[in-house]
Amino acid sequence: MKVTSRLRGLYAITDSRLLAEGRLLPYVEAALDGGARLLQYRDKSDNDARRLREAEALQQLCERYGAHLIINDDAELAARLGAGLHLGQEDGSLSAARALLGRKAIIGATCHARLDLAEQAVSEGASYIAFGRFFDSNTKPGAPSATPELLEQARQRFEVPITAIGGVTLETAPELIARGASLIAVIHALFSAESPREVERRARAFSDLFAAH
Ligand SMILES: Cc1ncc(COP(=O)(O)OP(=O)(O)O)c(N)n1
Ligand SMILES: Cc1nc(C(=O)O)sc1CCOP(=O)(O)O
Ligand SMILES: [Mg+2]
Repeated sequence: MKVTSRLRGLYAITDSRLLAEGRLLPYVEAALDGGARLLQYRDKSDNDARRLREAEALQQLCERYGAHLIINDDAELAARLGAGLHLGQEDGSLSAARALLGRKAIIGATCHARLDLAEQAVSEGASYIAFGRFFDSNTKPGAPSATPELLEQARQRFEVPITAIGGVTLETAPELIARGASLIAVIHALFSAESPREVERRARAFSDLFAAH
């Protein structure tokens, strides 16, 4: 079975502010314990040594839980770890990343609310396409907005898994899944929690939404 056909479920994304002060590893482990299938390391700093250290630790956790680690923005770091990669429209060539990481690597692409960008991403070898932002986002309030109907159009047109991102909560996720999202990418509604136990509870609740569909 192709790895992309197994890409379904909760896609947890790290946030350096919410996961500061020693919370990164325990909160991520809780998300994985709660069933997150993909984990994106999203760190916008230029502290390469810390980024490598943290990404390696996250990779070990992902291996233990059978989840996929995806690196945001940084193809070199993904190549160094043998991890997946997520690229936005300003983050460099997807074709070049595919050549660098090989045909088996999971590479995702931001497509905002545009099917033409998705078409382009798929033609360059994207493993999944990401649309958003669907709702008000605490993390990235200025991201271009998308409507849930877009997911139905994308589902009819593309075979690769579809990710929905941007302000997704336990209340809003069911509609996105019903309309065609295979992966629900979440930061704030998952990691803005008082304890790892609460993160695990939220992750399990997100993951359970997929069992219902
Ligand atoms: C799963 C997923 N979808 C979209 C994004 C956004 O990527 P990008 O537009 O490059 O913005 P930054 O995250 O780099 O600020 C994402 N990271 N993950
Ligand atoms: C990183 C990111 N990209 C988006 C896009 O629309 O491309 S929205 C977003 C932030 C997602 O975090 P939260 O779940 O806290 O809204
Ligand atoms: Mg980016």
